[in-house]
Amino acid sequence: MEKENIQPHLLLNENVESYLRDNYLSSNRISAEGDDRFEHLLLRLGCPPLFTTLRINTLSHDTSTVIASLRKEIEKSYRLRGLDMPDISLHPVLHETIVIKNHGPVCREKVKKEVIVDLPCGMAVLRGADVFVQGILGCPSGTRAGDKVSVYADVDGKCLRGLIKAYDGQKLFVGNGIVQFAREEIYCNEQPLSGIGVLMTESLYEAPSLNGTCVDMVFPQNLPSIICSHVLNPQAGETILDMCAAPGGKTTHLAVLMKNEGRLVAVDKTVQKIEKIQAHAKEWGINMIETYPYDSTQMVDNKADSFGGPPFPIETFDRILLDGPCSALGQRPSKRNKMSLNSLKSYSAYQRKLLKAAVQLLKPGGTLVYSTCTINQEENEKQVVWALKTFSELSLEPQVPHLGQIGQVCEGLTDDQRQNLQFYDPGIISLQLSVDNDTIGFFIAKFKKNE
Ligand SMILES: C[S@@+](CC[C@H](N)C(=O)[O-])C[C@H]1O[C@@H](n2cnc3c(N)ncnc32)[C@H](O)[C@@H]1O
Repeated sequence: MEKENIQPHLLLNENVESYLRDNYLSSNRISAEGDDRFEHLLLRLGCPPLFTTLRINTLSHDTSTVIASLRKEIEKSYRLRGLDMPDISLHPVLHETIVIKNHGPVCREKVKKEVIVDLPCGMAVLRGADVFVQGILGCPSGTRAGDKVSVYADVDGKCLRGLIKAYDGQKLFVGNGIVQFAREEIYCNEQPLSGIGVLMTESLYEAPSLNGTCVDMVFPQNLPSIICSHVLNPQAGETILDMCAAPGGKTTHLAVLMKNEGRLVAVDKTVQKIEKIQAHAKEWGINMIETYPYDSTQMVDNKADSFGGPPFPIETFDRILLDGPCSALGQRPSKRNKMSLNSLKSYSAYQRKLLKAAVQLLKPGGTLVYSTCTINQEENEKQVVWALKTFSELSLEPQVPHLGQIGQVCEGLTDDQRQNLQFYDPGIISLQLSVDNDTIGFFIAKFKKNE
């Protein structure tokens, strides 16, 4: 039986879905009966945003040169796929941000030969990527380089690598492409291949794939993440802490905003991820970032030297970014999330430990930005209510730029306080989807520590 999913909405565990639905509807002041706003949200989460945003390295490149180089690269790749050039423009407010308008879903005729890829790979394809060899799970026998195939994402994660026959689990069609290697080469254990395994010529969504080009010039970053670093507003010469920094997308942006001058401390618990921050900084010619593998919940020690690595004494930093671990339920596209309700509920306590350390490490008069990429109110507005109640020295600050919606309705938050919060809600019903509202789900709060 064909189990391909036609509706590309996000699938969640039943109790997680009903928990999130209740919260989402009550925070939007919607009665649960007969309302399909939450279903709309799940549908939007299952699809990619229709805009690709790329942040320019304005530290070492001139914007017009970058746009010209990018156009050339995209033209090359689009011509190879027989596509018309997309609209490429600068964001009207964020002048270091290139916006590319994508298309989709495009109606594609499926072919008989099927390649099954893992779910993360399938989701990347929906945002414009090609299929890398490591993502290939199933590929029919006799497949040769140059064969046209239909590519499907393995929704349940049950397809074994090397599968030769047709996959009978749930799968999602993500487009057609041309295989770059013979089957035997793809699964050869002696000399594992790397690079593109299927060049996507007819993706379900037409979006640019840079495949390692222009990496010193642009960084693909979701719009709310770009906004987040602007909201912190770091200044050259200041002492800034990025508490949960890897892979470093926001860290490098903070460095650019600081003009590579001052002290920027980037901490992450995972050693391997720290290397990613360093590699990205090197590519961009940034040398001001100090990176440390460390548990940021344990980062306060009054006997420590504020000029060394972590831990740090209280009141060391002018500004702190806490873009910490979260349930990531705002990520798009996302087809299946197997998170349990207990696991979903565990984030809040952990984030509070990080928030506590952040408040202690901030100088009086300093700024703290707290952000998540989730639509779960427990990790967003409710954390703000908790922080304001627990730390009397904190107050909410207006955010610039403010291109998202205001904070959702939440017990303990006044309407004025909600105005100071920024929530990117993929479930928004809008007459016109734009780069500012067709985004991943994201939440930003900006606090000041009063003197
Ligand atoms: C949402 S990601 C951060 C993304 C990053 N800010 C960026 O823009 O590229 C959250 C990060 O928090 C890190 N993390 C989780 N617990 C941590 C802790 N106790 N201390 C430091 N980092 C932690 C994870 O390793 C992960 O890299």
